[in-house]
Amino acid sequence: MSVKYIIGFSIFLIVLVACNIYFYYNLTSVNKHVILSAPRKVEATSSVHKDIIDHVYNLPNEYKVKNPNFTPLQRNLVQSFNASVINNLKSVWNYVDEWADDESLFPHKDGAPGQILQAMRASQIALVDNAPKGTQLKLLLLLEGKQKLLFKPKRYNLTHIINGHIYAGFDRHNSEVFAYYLAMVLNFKWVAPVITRRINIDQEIMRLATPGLKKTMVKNEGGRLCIYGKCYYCKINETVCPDSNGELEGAAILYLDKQFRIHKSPWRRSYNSKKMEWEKDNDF
Ligand SMILES: Nc1ncnc2c1ncn2[C@@H]1O[C@H](COP(=O)(O)OP(=O)(O)OP(=O)(O)O)[C@@H](O)[C@H]1O
Ligand SMILES: [Mn+2]
Repeated sequence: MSVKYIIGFSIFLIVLVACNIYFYYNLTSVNKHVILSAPRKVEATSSVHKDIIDHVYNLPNEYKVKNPNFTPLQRNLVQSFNASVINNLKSVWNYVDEWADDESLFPHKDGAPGQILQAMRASQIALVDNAPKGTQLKLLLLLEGKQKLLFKPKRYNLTHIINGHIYAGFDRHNSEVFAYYLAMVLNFKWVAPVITRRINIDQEIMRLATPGLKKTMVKNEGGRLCIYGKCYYCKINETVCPDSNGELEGAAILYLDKQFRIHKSPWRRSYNSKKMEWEKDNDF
Protein backbone atom coordinates (compact mmCIF):
# COMPACT_ATOMS: atom_id res chain seq x y z
CA MET A 1 0.00 0.00 0.00
CA SER A 2 1.44 3.32 -0.98
CA VAL A 3 1.89 6.16 1.52
CA LYS A 4 -0.36 8.33 -0.67
CA TYR A 5 -3.17 5.79 -0.40
CA ILE A 6 -2.86 5.62 3.43
CA ILE A 7 -2.95 9.44 3.75
CA GLY A 8 -5.95 9.66 1.40
CA PHE A 9 -7.84 6.94 3.30
CA SER A 10 -7.06 8.63 6.67
CA ILE A 11 -8.42 11.97 5.43
CA PHE A 12 -11.54 10.22 4.19
CA LEU A 13 -12.05 8.60 7.64
CA ILE A 14 -11.54 11.91 9.46
CA VAL A 15 -14.09 13.65 7.21
CA LEU A 16 -16.56 10.80 7.70
CA VAL A 17 -16.27 10.95 11.51
CA ALA A 18 -16.55 14.77 11.48
CA CYS A 19 -19.71 14.58 9.34
CA ASN A 20 -21.23 12.03 11.71
CA ILE A 21 -20.52 14.20 14.73
CA TYR A 22 -21.97 17.24 12.93
CA PHE A 23 -25.21 15.51 11.93
CA TYR A 24 -25.61 13.85 15.32
CA TYR A 25 -25.20 17.21 17.07
CA ASN A 26 -27.68 18.95 14.77
CA LEU A 27 -30.34 16.27 15.05
CA THR A 28 -30.19 16.10 18.83
CA SER A 29 -30.16 19.86 19.27
CA VAL A 30 -33.23 20.27 17.01
CA ASN A 31 -35.12 17.55 18.88
CA LYS A 32 -34.14 19.00 22.21
CA HIS A 33 -35.60 22.41 21.42
CA VAL A 34 -38.48 21.59 19.20
CA ILE A 35 -41.05 21.64 21.99
CA LEU A 36 -42.01 25.23 22.51
CA SER A 37 -43.53 26.11 25.80
CA ALA A 38 -47.31 26.28 25.45
CA PRO A 39 -48.49 29.80 24.63
CA ARG A 40 -49.03 31.66 27.83
CA LYS A 41 -51.42 34.47 28.25
CA VAL A 42 -49.16 37.50 28.49
CA GLU A 43 -50.26 40.09 31.00
CA ALA A 44 -50.07 43.65 29.70
CA THR A 45 -47.77 44.86 32.47
CA SER A 46 -44.17 46.00 32.59
CA SER A 47 -43.15 42.32 32.64
CA VAL A 48 -44.17 42.04 28.97
CA HIS A 49 -40.68 43.17 28.03
CA LYS A 50 -39.13 40.42 30.14
CA ASP A 51 -41.60 37.85 28.75
CA ILE A 52 -40.55 38.69 25.20
CA ILE A 53 -36.85 38.36 26.05
CA ASP A 54 -37.49 35.04 27.86
CA HIS A 55 -39.46 33.74 24.91
CA VAL A 56 -36.76 34.70 22.41
CA TYR A 57 -34.14 33.06 24.63
CA ASN A 58 -36.11 29.80 24.69
CA LEU A 59 -36.76 29.62 20.95
CA PRO A 60 -35.68 26.39 19.24
CA ASN A 61 -32.17 26.45 17.83
CA GLU A 62 -33.25 26.59 14.21
CA TYR A 63 -34.52 30.11 14.83
CA LYS A 64 -31.13 31.18 16.16
CA VAL A 65 -29.14 30.01 13.18
CA LYS A 66 -29.30 32.47 10.33
CA ASN A 67 -30.58 30.93 7.12
CA PRO A 68 -27.81 31.53 4.54
CA ASN A 69 -30.49 32.15 1.89
CA PHE A 70 -31.37 35.26 3.86
CA THR A 71 -27.99 36.96 3.41
CA PRO A 72 -28.35 37.99 -0.26
CA LEU A 73 -31.94 39.14 0.40
CA GLN A 74 -30.72 41.24 3.31
CA ARG A 75 -27.88 42.69 1.22
CA ASN A 76 -30.28 43.61 -1.60
CA LEU A 77 -32.72 45.21 0.81
CA VAL A 78 -30.05 47.31 2.51
CA GLN A 79 -28.68 48.32 -0.90
CA SER A 80 -32.14 49.33 -2.09
CA PHE A 81 -32.17 52.00 0.67
CA ASN A 82 -28.93 53.45 -0.63
CA ALA A 83 -29.70 57.04 -1.46
CA SER A 84 -27.74 57.56 -4.61
CA VAL A 85 -27.55 61.06 -6.07
CA ILE A 86 -30.78 62.13 -7.70
CA ASN A 87 -30.40 64.30 -10.76
CA ASN A 88 -34.02 64.84 -11.51
CA LEU A 89 -36.48 64.92 -8.63
CA LYS A 90 -39.41 65.31 -10.98
CA SER A 91 -38.64 62.04 -12.69
CA VAL A 92 -38.62 60.29 -9.29
CA TRP A 93 -42.11 61.63 -8.50
CA ASN A 94 -43.41 60.73 -11.95
CA TYR A 95 -42.05 57.24 -11.51
CA VAL A 96 -43.91 56.88 -8.19
CA ASP A 97 -47.10 58.50 -9.51
CA GLU A 98 -47.36 56.39 -12.59
CA TRP A 99 -46.44 53.18 -10.82
CA ALA A 100 -48.94 50.45 -11.56
CA ASP A 101 -48.08 46.92 -10.52
CA ASP A 102 -49.99 43.90 -9.28
CA GLU A 103 -47.44 43.31 -6.54
CA SER A 104 -46.65 46.65 -5.01
CA LEU A 105 -48.09 50.12 -4.47
CA PHE A 106 -44.64 51.67 -4.76
CA PRO A 107 -41.59 50.96 -6.90
CA HIS A 108 -39.41 48.45 -5.05
CA LYS A 109 -36.79 47.44 -7.57
CA ASP A 110 -33.42 48.77 -8.72
CA GLY A 111 -32.74 51.11 -5.81
CA ALA A 112 -36.09 52.90 -6.13
CA PRO A 113 -36.80 52.93 -2.36
CA GLY A 114 -33.55 54.81 -1.63
CA GLN A 115 -34.27 57.32 -4.40
CA ILE A 116 -37.78 57.95 -3.11
CA LEU A 117 -36.65 58.31 0.52
CA GLN A 118 -33.90 60.72 -0.49
CA ALA A 119 -36.29 62.78 -2.62
CA MET A 120 -38.64 62.96 0.37
CA ARG A 121 -35.79 64.23 2.57
CA ALA A 122 -34.34 66.72 0.13
CA SER A 123 -37.28 68.29 -1.71
CA GLN A 124 -38.16 71.86 -0.87
CA ILE A 125 -41.59 72.44 0.63
CA ALA A 126 -43.86 74.70 -1.41
CA LEU A 127 -47.04 74.79 0.70
CA VAL A 128 -48.23 73.51 4.09
CA ASP A 129 -51.83 72.84 5.06
CA ASN A 130 -53.83 70.93 7.64
CA ALA A 131 -54.58 67.32 6.75
CA PRO A 132 -57.88 66.81 8.56
CA LYS A 133 -58.39 63.08 7.83
CA GLY A 134 -57.99 60.73 10.78
CA THR A 135 -57.91 61.18 14.52
CA GLN A 136 -54.43 62.67 15.02
CA LEU A 137 -52.83 65.98 14.16
CA LYS A 138 -51.11 65.88 10.81
CA LEU A 139 -50.03 68.32 8.14
CA LEU A 140 -50.00 68.06 4.40
CA LEU A 141 -46.71 69.12 2.83
CA LEU A 142 -46.85 69.97 -0.83
CA LEU A 143 -43.36 69.65 -2.25
CA GLU A 144 -41.90 71.47 -5.19
CA GLY A 145 -42.60 69.11 -8.06
CA LYS A 146 -46.14 68.65 -6.66
CA GLN A 147 -45.57 65.47 -4.65
CA LYS A 148 -47.48 65.45 -1.35
CA LEU A 149 -46.31 64.14 2.02
CA LEU A 150 -48.28 63.63 5.21
CA PHE A 151 -46.38 64.98 8.21
CA LYS A 152 -47.15 63.42 11.59
CA PRO A 153 -45.36 65.49 14.23
CA LYS A 154 -43.34 64.05 17.08
CA ARG A 155 -45.16 63.99 20.40
CA TYR A 156 -42.76 61.97 22.55
CA ASN A 157 -39.10 61.09 22.82
CA LEU A 158 -38.22 57.55 21.80
CA THR A 159 -37.76 56.30 25.36
CA HIS A 160 -40.90 57.93 26.77
CA ILE A 161 -43.36 55.39 28.17
CA ILE A 162 -47.06 56.15 27.94
CA ASN A 163 -48.95 54.86 30.96
CA GLY A 164 -52.68 54.27 31.09
CA HIS A 165 -55.19 52.45 28.95
CA ILE A 166 -54.36 50.98 25.54
CA TYR A 167 -55.21 54.11 23.59
CA ALA A 168 -53.77 56.59 26.07
CA GLY A 169 -51.62 59.37 24.65
CA PHE A 170 -50.96 60.35 21.07
CA ASP A 171 -49.72 58.19 18.22
CA ARG A 172 -45.93 58.12 17.95
CA HIS A 173 -44.19 59.38 14.86
CA ASN A 174 -41.37 56.80 15.15
CA SER A 175 -43.85 53.97 14.77
CA GLU A 176 -44.59 55.14 11.22
CA VAL A 177 -40.91 54.82 10.33
CA PHE A 178 -40.56 51.43 12.04
CA ALA A 179 -43.71 50.21 10.27
CA TYR A 180 -42.22 51.07 6.88
CA TYR A 181 -38.89 49.30 7.45
CA LEU A 182 -40.58 46.32 9.09
CA ALA A 183 -42.92 46.05 6.11
CA MET A 184 -39.92 46.11 3.76
CA VAL A 185 -38.22 43.33 5.74
CA LEU A 186 -41.42 41.26 5.66
CA ASN A 187 -41.86 41.96 1.93
CA PHE A 188 -45.19 43.75 2.45
CA LYS A 189 -45.23 46.06 -0.54
CA TRP A 190 -48.22 48.22 0.28
CA VAL A 191 -46.82 50.37 3.10
CA ALA A 192 -45.97 53.94 2.12
CA PRO A 193 -42.31 55.06 2.37
CA VAL A 194 -41.61 57.11 5.51
CA ILE A 195 -38.71 59.25 6.67
CA THR A 196 -38.17 61.55 9.63
CA ARG A 197 -37.87 65.17 8.70
CA ARG A 198 -37.33 68.33 10.71
CA ILE A 199 -39.09 71.44 9.50
CA ASN A 200 -38.54 75.01 10.58
CA ILE A 201 -41.66 76.62 12.01
CA ASP A 202 -40.93 80.10 10.61
CA GLN A 203 -39.22 79.33 7.31
CA GLU A 204 -41.01 76.19 6.24
CA ILE A 205 -44.38 76.39 7.98
CA MET A 206 -45.46 79.99 8.71
CA ARG A 207 -44.05 81.33 5.45
CA LEU A 208 -45.75 78.61 3.41
CA ALA A 209 -48.89 77.96 5.48
CA THR A 210 -52.40 78.23 4.07
CA PRO A 211 -54.74 80.66 5.87
CA GLY A 212 -56.62 77.62 7.23
CA LEU A 213 -53.48 76.25 8.88
CA LYS A 214 -52.56 79.67 10.31
CA LYS A 215 -55.95 79.73 12.03
CA THR A 216 -55.01 76.55 13.93
CA MET A 217 -51.74 77.96 15.29
CA VAL A 218 -51.33 79.68 18.66
CA LYS A 219 -48.45 81.15 20.67
CA ASN A 220 -47.49 79.36 23.88
CA GLU A 221 -46.35 81.05 27.11
CA GLY A 222 -42.79 81.09 25.80
CA GLY A 223 -43.95 83.10 22.77
CA ARG A 224 -43.35 80.21 20.37
CA LEU A 225 -45.77 79.46 17.57
CA CYS A 226 -47.40 76.05 18.07
CA ILE A 227 -49.92 74.06 16.05
CA TYR A 228 -53.08 72.32 17.22
CA GLY A 229 -54.32 71.54 13.72
CA LYS A 230 -57.52 70.05 12.47
CA CYS A 231 -58.45 66.44 13.15
CA TYR A 232 -60.95 64.32 15.06
CA TYR A 233 -59.04 64.54 18.38
CA CYS A 234 -57.36 67.92 17.82
CA LYS A 235 -57.78 70.35 20.73
CA ILE A 236 -56.52 73.90 21.08
CA ASN A 237 -54.70 73.03 24.33
CA GLU A 238 -52.91 70.01 22.81
CA THR A 239 -50.44 71.73 20.54
CA VAL A 240 -47.12 70.67 19.09
CA CYS A 241 -44.39 73.25 19.56
CA PRO A 242 -40.98 73.64 17.93
CA ASP A 243 -37.77 72.70 19.79
CA SER A 244 -35.09 75.19 20.80
CA ASN A 245 -33.90 75.34 17.16
CA GLY A 246 -37.35 76.40 16.04
CA GLU A 247 -37.92 73.03 14.37
CA LEU A 248 -40.65 70.41 14.43
CA GLU A 249 -39.62 66.79 13.97
CA GLY A 250 -42.08 64.40 12.42
CA ALA A 251 -42.67 61.39 10.24
CA ALA A 252 -43.08 62.42 6.60
CA ILE A 253 -45.09 59.84 4.70
CA LEU A 254 -45.41 59.60 0.95
CA TYR A 255 -48.95 60.54 0.00
CA LEU A 256 -50.84 58.37 -2.44
CA ASP A 257 -53.38 60.31 -4.48
CA LYS A 258 -55.40 57.26 -5.49
CA GLN A 259 -58.67 55.70 -4.47
CA PHE A 260 -58.61 52.31 -2.78
CA ARG A 261 -61.15 49.82 -1.57
CA ILE A 262 -61.14 49.65 2.23
CA HIS A 263 -60.63 46.30 3.96
CA LYS A 264 -61.08 46.41 7.73
CA SER A 265 -58.21 44.83 9.62
CA PRO A 266 -59.27 41.79 11.66
CA TRP A 267 -56.60 42.92 14.14
CA ARG A 268 -58.07 46.38 14.66
CA ARG A 269 -58.67 47.58 18.15
CA SER A 270 -62.05 47.87 19.80
CA TYR A 271 -63.37 51.36 20.38
CA ASN A 272 -65.64 50.30 23.24
CA SER A 273 -65.54 47.87 26.17
CA LYS A 274 -66.40 44.89 23.92
CA LYS A 275 -63.30 42.84 23.17
CA MET A 276 -62.32 41.99 19.60
CA GLU A 277 -62.09 38.35 18.47
CA TRP A 278 -58.27 38.41 18.48
CA GLU A 279 -58.28 39.52 22.10
CA LYS A 280 -60.38 36.54 23.20
CA ASP A 281 -59.07 33.77 20.98
CA ASN A 282 -55.45 32.69 21.54
CA ASP A 283 -55.53 30.78 18.24
CA PHE A 284 -56.93 33.69 16.20
N1 LIG B 1 -49.87 57.75 2.72
C1 LIG B 1 -51.14 58.10 2.53
N2 LIG B 1 -51.57 58.49 1.31
C2 LIG B 1 -52.86 58.86 1.12
N3 LIG B 1 -53.79 58.87 2.08
C3 LIG B 1 -53.44 58.49 3.31
C4 LIG B 1 -52.09 58.08 3.61
N4 LIG B 1 -52.03 57.76 4.92
C5 LIG B 1 -53.26 57.95 5.41
N5 LIG B 1 -54.11 58.40 4.46
C6 LIG B 1 -55.56 58.73 4.61
O1 LIG B 1 -55.74 59.43 5.81
C7 LIG B 1 -56.56 58.70 6.72
C8 LIG B 1 -56.03 58.86 8.12
O2 LIG B 1 -54.72 58.37 8.18
P1 LIG B 1 -54.14 57.66 9.49
O3 LIG B 1 -54.93 56.46 9.81
O4 LIG B 1 -52.71 57.48 9.24
O5 LIG B 1 -54.38 58.80 10.52
P2 LIG B 1 -54.66 58.76 12.07
O6 LIG B 1 -54.75 60.16 12.51
O7 LIG B 1 -53.68 57.87 12.73
O8 LIG B 1 -56.12 58.16 12.17
P3 LIG B 1 -56.65 56.81 12.88
O9 LIG B 1 -56.58 57.06 14.34
O10 LIG B 1 -58.04 56.69 12.33
O11 LIG B 1 -55.73 55.72 12.44
C9 LIG B 1 -56.53 57.28 6.20
O12 LIG B 1 -57.71 56.60 6.50
C10 LIG B 1 -56.39 57.48 4.70
O13 LIG B 1 -57.64 57.78 4.12
MN1 LIG C 1 -53.55 55.79 12.67
